Amino acid sequence: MLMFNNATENVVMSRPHRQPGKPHIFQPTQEQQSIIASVNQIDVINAGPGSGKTSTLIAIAGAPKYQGQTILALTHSARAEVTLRKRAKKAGIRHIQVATIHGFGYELITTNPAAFGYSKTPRPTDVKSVKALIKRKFRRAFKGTPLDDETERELFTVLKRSILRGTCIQADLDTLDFNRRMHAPTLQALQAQIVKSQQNHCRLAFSDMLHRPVEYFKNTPQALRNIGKRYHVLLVDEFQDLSSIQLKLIELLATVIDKVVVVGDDAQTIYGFHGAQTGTLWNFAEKHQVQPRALSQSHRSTQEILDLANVVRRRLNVTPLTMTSTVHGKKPELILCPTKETQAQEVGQLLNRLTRTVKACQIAVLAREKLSLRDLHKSLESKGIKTVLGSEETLKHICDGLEAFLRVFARGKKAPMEAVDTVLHICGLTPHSRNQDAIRHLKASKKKHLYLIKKLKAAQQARSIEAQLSLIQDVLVHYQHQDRHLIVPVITQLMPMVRGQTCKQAIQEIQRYRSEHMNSVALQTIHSAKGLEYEVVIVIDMVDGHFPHCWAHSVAAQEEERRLLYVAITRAKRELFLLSPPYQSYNPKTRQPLTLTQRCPFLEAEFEQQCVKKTV
Ligand SMILES: Nc1ncnc2c1ncn2[C@@H]1O[C@H](COP(=O)(O)OP(=O)(O)OP(=O)(O)O)[C@@H](O)[C@H]1O
Repeated sequence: MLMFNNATENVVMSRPHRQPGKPHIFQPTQEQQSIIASVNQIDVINAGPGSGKTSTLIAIAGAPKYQGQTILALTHSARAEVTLRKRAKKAGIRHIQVATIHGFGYELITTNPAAFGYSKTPRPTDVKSVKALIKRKFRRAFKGTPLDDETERELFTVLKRSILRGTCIQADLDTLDFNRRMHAPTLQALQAQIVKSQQNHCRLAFSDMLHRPVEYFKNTPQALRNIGKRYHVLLVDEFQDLSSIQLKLIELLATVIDKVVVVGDDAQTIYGFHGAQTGTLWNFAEKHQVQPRALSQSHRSTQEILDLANVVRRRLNVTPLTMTSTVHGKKPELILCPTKETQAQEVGQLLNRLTRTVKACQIAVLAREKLSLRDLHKSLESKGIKTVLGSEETLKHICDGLEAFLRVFARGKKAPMEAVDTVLHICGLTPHSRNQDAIRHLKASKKKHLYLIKKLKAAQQARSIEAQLSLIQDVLVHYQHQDRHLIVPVITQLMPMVRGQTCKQAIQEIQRYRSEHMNSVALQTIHSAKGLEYEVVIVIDMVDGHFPHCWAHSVAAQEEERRLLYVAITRAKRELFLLSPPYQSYNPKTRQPLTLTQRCPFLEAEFEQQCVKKTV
């Protein structure tokens, strides 16, 4: 519960390095207090990781002066939304509406579809079908035009990004060279045509969730003013990751809402592929003529971890900012492993040692790529070390879904259509699977889901639990579901446990599996660990090609990889381990052992100095 003592504005909330079970009086620092008490219409906070940006937002929402007023808290990603929601709930703040910016746009549209040019409530389209549509239209539009492969790829990417991610097509076109920019009119016409056809079919692509409200508010100032009457305070977390269209919506809201606070960290801009760019915070501050405020103290990490983070930060092309901590601890360890197998063994040993003193759920293994985690997961589970791919919440969601599916299936004949819903829900095949309209629509479009229905019938005839679970696996792979790498391994592990069991027994097995894995080490990608914190962080596969990623060719992409490293390092509170297994130990040309920077370009001399180096 977040509580204020009116005199000092002390806040009770979770705090790092606290005695377990003991609530703490969280004393906002002077910098935080001045932000909480600020009377500016717009405040911009650009501060480092763990400096308490999100905590400050929650403290603002709970401040006595905003009691009884409605607060809108928006953020870029679903994960950040969950974090904000949880913290607001923990703080006992009820007068707050937390949403992703897309979710907020979607809600606006569905509450009044006619105003947004839809004849009825629009149905969200799934990304796969929009992608196919874009591809078809693109091919048709450029049929007679000779395009080399590179140009075709670039133009297609610009079009796809603008429709699926809501990036600004004009801005993207401006970055292309003259020969490619020549095709701008065709591309813009194509974009307008696809957006229009989606609208005519009452379909809502992901980007429409923001494009529509932005257009609507621009053309209907009264509607925008009504939003200003509904919300008194607008809080935006993870501001640095906003795409241009998200930014436009926030800009519009900022013109009518009395109090606006945006927080972020330029150096943590890691969603370039969504259209995020560094400098967003600064540009916003400049436009509104406010000086961005900083929070100089990190409340999360030890000074030794921050020293390493500051090295990375200095190498980044962002505003210089150094962070300090009052807590000291061990130097981060840089562990050089000869092979991937030895890396897995080393992680296993580290986890065995660490879990004696730290709760397993307070340890995270982070990697740049999902693939690295999947291999490690297999290897650790075979050694009997319990880990969870993704977070505990992901596991809970998967197990809940599987249980629901088996329950529906156990009911027998009447179940198929309901089972379709459940499979779709588990697989997240509708962007808003809780949306009944979308589910109804999917039921109707049997043609599209013939594969699913065929599989479902086969599984029902087989009536074995295994057949039913493998149905879900098949469907996930068939539809190339984005979380298949998280769900499929769980099902694979469950298979031998549920073999020959009745439905009831299988459900009990799933529950047992869940409780066994609930307090386990999290294996996460760096992107999904954004905004989270752990006592101990182990970063694996720090090797050229994996991290930095082999796709990061351009200078901008390489910088983003470095920002990812910065995010990974700053998730750790007390201990940090960086593991680097090379593909080969010798340079094939010179036959000399690989230098550290050849192994991984991040491991420069200054970086190495801040770590304790160990070779296994
Ligand atoms: N004044 C304070 N005193 C003690 N602890 C604090 C204070 N402010 C924040 N914290 C704690 O510091 C940790 C990090 O806070 P928070 O998550 O708000 O940081 P952040 O700046 O949003 O981080 P990130 O950039 O990684 O999202 C949390 O555990 C929070 O409880």
